[in-house]
Amino acid sequence: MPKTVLVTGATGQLGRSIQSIAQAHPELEFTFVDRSMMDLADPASIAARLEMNRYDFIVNCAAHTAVDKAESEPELADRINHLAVKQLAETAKEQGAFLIHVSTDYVFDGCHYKPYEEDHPTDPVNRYGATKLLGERAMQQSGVSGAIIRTSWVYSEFGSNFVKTMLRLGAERDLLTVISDQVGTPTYAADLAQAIVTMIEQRVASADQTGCEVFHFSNEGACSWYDFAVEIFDLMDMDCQVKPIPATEYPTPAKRPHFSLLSKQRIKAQLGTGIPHWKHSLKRCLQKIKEQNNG
Ligand SMILES: NC(=O)C1=CN([C@@H]2O[C@H](COP(=O)(O)OP(=O)(O)OC[C@H]3O[C@@H](n4cnc5c(N)ncnc54)[C@H](OP(=O)(O)O)[C@@H]3O)[C@@H](O)[C@H]2O)C=CC1
Ligand SMILES: Cc1cn([C@H]2C[C@H](O)[C@@H](COP(=O)(O)OP(=O)(O)O[C@H]3O[C@@H](C)C(=O)[C@@H](O)[C@H]3O)O2)c(=O)[nH]c1=O
Repeated sequence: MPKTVLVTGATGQLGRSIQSIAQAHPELEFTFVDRSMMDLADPASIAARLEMNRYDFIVNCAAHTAVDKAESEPELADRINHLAVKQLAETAKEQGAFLIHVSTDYVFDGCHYKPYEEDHPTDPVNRYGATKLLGERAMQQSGVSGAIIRTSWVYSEFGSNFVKTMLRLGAERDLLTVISDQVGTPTYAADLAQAIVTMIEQRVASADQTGCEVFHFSNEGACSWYDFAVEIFDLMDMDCQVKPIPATEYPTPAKRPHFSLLSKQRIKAQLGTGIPHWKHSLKRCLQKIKEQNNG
């Protein structure tokens, strides 16, 4: 019997990246749900979906990810990023499902100077990060078996993200100003999707682990948003100029951490694999975007 896997956030970057590799895993029976099938802002909708079917695994890729908007709609962000995770975790615990929940580097304040370990104290600087942290805590308190995977700066050929924004703006303008004093690591959603599916397969092979462990996953390496933009234009042979600026010159409703490198030792040991460097994965993603544009 194949193991059943419910994936939320079917229309998002990570949900779509998992869908892209799902057919290569016939031993897993995936169900992808979008907002119309399970609205995380509505407890009745979550309950109805989980009563209809029971799953061996739930992968929660859905979230309120609009970082600036979360400042002006904190209640909605809380419902989706916190209360829905609590409900998913409590129901998964009752039903014996293993819950993989995706969280963010924005749970940290960004005042550290070396890659954040999983147990480093959290202290979010914006509402999005605060609601995501509450979601993590609710999951840990529920007693569900599962994993929280914190990631950072996710991009892909799907949906909207920094890479696509740069490509759009770079085609329209000769000069862009991009923040150079926020440092982190981009994450290609396809690489994270693969890590999640590998984690599920490992769990299918050996269901020993109980409790809820936190992992960090991003690509390897480090850069600022400015470095990221420069690399995008280099790889795409675009001659848009990029000027580095401090965050103080790019005011936004939400503050962002200045430093959010994540230590990935734990997940690499767990998966038994390496992780590609961000520049390598960026090249793969840009190739996909070019193919989409030509097709
Ligand atoms: N994007 C990033 O840079 C980062 C993301 N993360 C985390 O990774 C995970 C995946 O992110 P990513 O794929 O990039 O996010 P996206 O913004 O691409 O997708 C978010 C998904 O959540 C869905 N969603 C939003 N509100 C609801 C709701 N009320 N009910 C049901 N679904 C809803 C969206 O649906 P719809 O299309 O209908 O809006 C969409 O499918 C999230 O947990 C996020 O917090 C962590 C670090 C960085
Ligand atoms: C468009 C643009 C952005 N920026 C800056 C603003 C910001 O600090 C940074 C990235 O902008 P974005 O709005 O794409 O990024 P942001 O929404 O902050 O991205 C975050 O999303 C959430 C969901 C996460 O969990 C984080 O890991 C992170 O990926 O680049 C510029 O400096 N110049 C520009 O022209």
